[in-house]
Formats: sequence, C-alpha cells, structure tokens
Amino acid sequence: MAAPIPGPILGFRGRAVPSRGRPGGAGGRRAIMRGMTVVEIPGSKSITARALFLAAAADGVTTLVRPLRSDDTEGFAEGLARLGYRVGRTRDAWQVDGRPQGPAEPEADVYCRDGATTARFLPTLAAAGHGTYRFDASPQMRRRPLGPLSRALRDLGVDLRHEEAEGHHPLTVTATGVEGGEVTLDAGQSSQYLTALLLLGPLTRTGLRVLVTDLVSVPYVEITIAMMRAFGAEVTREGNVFVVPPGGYRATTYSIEPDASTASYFFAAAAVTGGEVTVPGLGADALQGDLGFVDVLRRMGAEVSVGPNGTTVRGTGELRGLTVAMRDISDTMPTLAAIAPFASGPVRIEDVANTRVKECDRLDACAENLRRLGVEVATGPDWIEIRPGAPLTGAEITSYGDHRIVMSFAVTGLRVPGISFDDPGCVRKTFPGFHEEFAALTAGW
Ligand SMILES: O=C(O)C1=C[C@@H](OP(=O)(O)O)[C@@H](O)[C@H](O)C1
Ligand SMILES: C=C(OP(=O)(O)O)C(=O)O
Repeated sequence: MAAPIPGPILGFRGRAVPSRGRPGGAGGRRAIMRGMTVVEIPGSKSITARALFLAAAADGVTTLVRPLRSDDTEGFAEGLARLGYRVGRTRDAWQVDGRPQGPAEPEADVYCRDGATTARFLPTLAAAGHGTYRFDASPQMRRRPLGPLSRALRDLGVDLRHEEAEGHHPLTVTATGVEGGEVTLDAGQSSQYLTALLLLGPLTRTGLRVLVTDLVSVPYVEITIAMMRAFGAEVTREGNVFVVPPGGYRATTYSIEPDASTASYFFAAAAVTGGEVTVPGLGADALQGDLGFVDVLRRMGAEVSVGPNGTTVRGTGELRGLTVAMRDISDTMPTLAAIAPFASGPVRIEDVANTRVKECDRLDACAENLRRLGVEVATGPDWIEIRPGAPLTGAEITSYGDHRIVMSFAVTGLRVPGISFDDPGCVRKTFPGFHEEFAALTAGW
C-alpha cells in the first residue's frame, strides 16, 4: 500500500527571503552580550542547487545572490560548466547564462563528487538536451540509489544506461530531448527523484504528469515548487499527481536564504549550553522545512522565537525527552540524536528509514557513536531511541565521511570533553568553515 502524501503542499510562500548574512555566505558571528550570539549561516545547499539548475535552464542570465560555496554546490556549478553552460563566480554572486535548448557540449563527462542533488539533478537536466553525457560520482555517492529516477526517465523515453550496478552511478544519458507524458514514481526513498522530474517538466515538449506512490521529505518538494514559480514555471497538484506544463523558465535574480539544516547545530548548541543564538535571514517566511527543528527544541524546553527576519533559540537549562517523527526534516535527525544524551528522559526519533541511504547509514552511525560515548541506544528499521542516564565519556567519533555526523557530535562536544573526529574535514560538503565558526561561537559564552 502506498503511504499517503501529506498535504497540502501547494499554494504557499513565493520567493526566498534574502539572507542578511555576511556576503559570500562564509558564515560569521557577532557576540551581542555574553551568551548571546548572532550567527550568520552560509547559504542553503538545496536552494543553491535548485537555483543553479533553474538558471541553467532559463532563458537569459540569472544572478544567484549569496549562494552556498561548498563542495556540493561548487561541484554542481563545475558540472554545469562541463556540460557547456557559462557560469561566472565571484565571492558574493554567481551568474549563469541559461540555455533553454540544453547543454552546449555535445559530449561531456561529469563528476558529481558526493552531492546527491548534483548526481540526480544534472543527468535529468542533460536529458532535456541533445548529446551524450556520462555522470560518475564519489564512492560514497556511487553507493546511494537513484533507480526510481532512472526508471521514470526511461519510461519517458530517455536512453539512460547504468555502467556497473543498476540504479547507481556511473551512468550515461544519450539525450534527444524529452517529449513528456505521464510517469509513476516511488519517492519513498528520496524526494530528490520527484524534484528532478518536476524541474524537468517545463523543459519537456508536452509537459509532465508525475503520479507519486510514496514521498519522503515533503518540504523539499515545496522548495522546488516555490523556486520553479520564481523562475516563471507552474506546478499544480491533483491528489498524488503533480502536473507541470511545458514553457521553460525565465531568468531572474535570486537571493539564497541561509541553510536551515546548518543552523540546527547552532540552535542545538544554544539549547544544550543555556546560550542564545539568533540566525538572521531565516524567519517565518523561510522556504526550508528544516527550520522546523526549532519546534523540536521548543518541545524539549528551549525558548524559541521565529520572527519575520530571523529565528532565536535560547537554552533554559531544561531539555525534556520526547518522541518525534522526523520524516519531513530528517537531515536534522543526527542533530537531535547528538543532544539527546543531555535530555531528562528518553528521546525517540521515528519515521526516518531513508536516513539509512544518505552519506552513510545515519541511524547506525549515530547509534554506534553514542554507544562509544557511553549512552544506551536502541535502533529499528526506521527509528532510534536514546536513553540518557549513564555518565558520558569523550571518544573519537567515526565520521563515515558524513558532514552531518561531524557537525552534530561537535554539539555534543560542547558538554563532553575529549570528543574528536577521524575525518573532521568532511564538513566541506556543506560548510567548509564549520569548525572555526563553531569554536568561536561558544568562546564568549
Ligand atoms: O532536495 C534536496 O535538496 C534534499 C532533499 C533531502 O533528501 P531526501 O529527499 O533524499 O530525503 C535532504 O536530505 C537533502 O539533504 C537535500
Ligand atoms: C543528505 C544530504 O545531502 P544530499 O542528499 O544532497 O547529498 C545532507 O546534506 O544531509
């Protein structure tokens, strides 16, 4: 039985709120008073990736204001350049010369690094053009699936061949444009499959109807639809069917809001230390569902205020246990798992099966690392339960090359001396300057 898609997801908020963060999205902080800090978080990875796709597909030159500069988004921009798009990058703004007719290069070899948005969105963009395009990715990304997206593209007539394992990179797309039509998609493992198809919709000759049988991470689809509208396209939803007419995209100037998943580490830091963190540019109009992590902190006892231009979390000294379903905001599951040992009762996180197919198996990685610190933990296919009580001891955290494991356990390290990481540098995927910013955050607390 297909799981119902939570709704409604259409008819919402329009343009992104411009970040008031430090230009270039490099992060930064200002101490206002002892224990109170304004943290300027780098741009959203998800919004930057979509903006790059939309800009490449649009008619005209698009300017992205304050894009995220990190391994994932630089890999995406480099992938576009390999396909023959002209991408100009300065510190504070990226410009893309759109090509509604598809990639300029008739042949290209694209390396997607660790980025799932790159690895799933770029082959879909290439399919709308004319040429032969080969995509490969890092060993980590090669392990991650894209079978349902490949099958949907093939059902739409795209010649897509996996070279080694079916449903995994490397793959080759021999593109002749996409006619359009109706296709069925299981996005129960990743919403990125649906995002890729929606983004493709306006580039098809007759439009797309996507019948979705299951869907995780719904707020990411909402981001996609809002951004498609900002670039002049339309999406409607009839029950579980998403309808996208043809018509292409219009170039624009687009401001990228700060990354809400990245902000979760700073909000969590406030909650566990009794400090106060304000993130400007992520307020009530934010596009990203991951800002909902502050509601979890509020339920646990933190004081939270979401204003028009920013969000503030203040630790109160109280951190209650809770049971929470995180299907919609699963990138923040490791953040919660990493602070759960400080709660006054058990923390149970449910409905997060797809965190097992991210940069690593995040349920197992969190459980193993927490146990190493002395915490009692149980896991199931789609849940983890952390039972605080035992004394905590420092240990080396195994990162599994996963930026979120490192950034989450850095928060634990604010209260547990002796935590170190085997691969601290893997934060480069979304926040190359994380360790410096995070160390400076609490220096004045
Ligand atoms: O579309 C996106 O930008 C993303 C969607 C989510 O993935 P899933 O849909 O695979 O859960 C999220 O975890 C990822 O970091 C970014
Ligand atoms: C899962 C993540 O990334 P992606 O799927 O975009 O590689 C993430 O950033 O937590």
